[in-house]
Amino acid sequence: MLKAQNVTKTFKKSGGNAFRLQIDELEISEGSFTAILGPNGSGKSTFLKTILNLLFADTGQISLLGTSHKNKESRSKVSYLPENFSFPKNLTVEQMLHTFANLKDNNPDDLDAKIAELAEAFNVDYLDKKIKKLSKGMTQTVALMHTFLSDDKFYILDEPFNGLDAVQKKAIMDYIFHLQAEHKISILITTHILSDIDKTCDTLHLIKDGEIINTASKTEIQGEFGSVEDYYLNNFEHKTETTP
Ligand SMILES: Nc1ncnc2c1ncn2[C@@H]1O[C@H](COP(=O)(O)OP(=O)(O)OP(=O)(O)O)[C@@H](O)[C@H]1O
Repeated sequence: MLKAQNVTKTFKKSGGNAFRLQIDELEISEGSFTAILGPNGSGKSTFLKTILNLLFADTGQISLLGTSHKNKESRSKVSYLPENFSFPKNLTVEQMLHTFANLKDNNPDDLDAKIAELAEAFNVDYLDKKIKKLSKGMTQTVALMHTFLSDDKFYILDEPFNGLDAVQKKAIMDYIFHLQAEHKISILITTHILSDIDKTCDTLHLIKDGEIINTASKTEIQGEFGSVEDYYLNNFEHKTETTP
């Protein structure tokens, strides 16, 4: 589904490098649920944007669905939820979904039926509300509707649970499980809400200062640390040296 090798991306500032992403090797197989976890500013969004060629890598190879990520065809089969997005404020939710769906090549045959299916799955009873009148969680839910509108094989979700309450988070997770079971989709996610992925992720990568510092399977984490949160804290918590 995804293979990244020797990928680097450097942001420069006057007098030196501000930030350098360096992913030596990362692979995601079909049907898997993978998370990239790390502190603020560690490079998660930068890596996701580089995968999608929204940011150009300085070096390295990225293959998406078997071909280079520079190939528009391979990117067109990937749905991406960015961390920050904005939709036209004066459109209703339904108008926005129609407008944006029409921009994508692999539109479902029956868009209205797909919108109705997602609205039911995501508890959305405000299709006729204008975007500008939505709360934060409602806006995030609508962005997720937009992401899942197209029938893709690979979904890249940057902080999908931002602002969602527990019921909404479960609704989204349940929908993802349904897609995985029925269509063998793959998911790559970043999140700071570790409890949400405790039971769901197959593989977790920890990123720090632009580099993957640890990779583990859910089974390994459960066996060694008990929970994703403990695994995360074990790798990132500042440990103070105590002198005897
Ligand atoms: N377009 C840009 N130009 C210059 N520096 C950037 C740019 N985008 C991101 N950075 C810097 O790259 C680093 C990594 O940012 P990135 O957004 O990838 O982090 P993140 O892990 O997604 O963080 P968060 O968890 O806060 O969303 C940060 O130091 C950030 O300031």
